[in-house]
Amino acid sequence: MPIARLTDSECETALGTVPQWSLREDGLAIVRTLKFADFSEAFGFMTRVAIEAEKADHHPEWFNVYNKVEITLTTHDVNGLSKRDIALAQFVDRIAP
Ligand SMILES: C[C@H](O)[C@H](O)[C@H]1CNC2=NC(N)=NC(=O)C2=N1
Repeated sequence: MPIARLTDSECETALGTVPQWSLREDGLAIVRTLKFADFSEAFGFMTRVAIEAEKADHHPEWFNVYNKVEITLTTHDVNGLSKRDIALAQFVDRIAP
């Protein structure tokens, strides 16, 4: 079964499980910014997320400067949000500082 885009109501429910993420203005992605003690901590975190992303074949869009990591999650295949974004967001939240 191909991955499905979340309906508005599924989105609302799913977003309730990841309160630290905000919906991007266009409604097609969720975003969260994290701060770490230093670059080493930030990059270590990114490595853990990268391994999980590769396992799930679902990859983040992100931007890192020193100890800051901005993450955007969206599903390119459906041009919007899917349960894969929520699953990856929940993983990020579990390992976030
Ligand atoms: C071919 C490959 O499975 C796809 O391109 C996967 C890879 N990683 C992906 N990551 C994200 N964020 N969205 C996708 O639709 C997606 N698709």
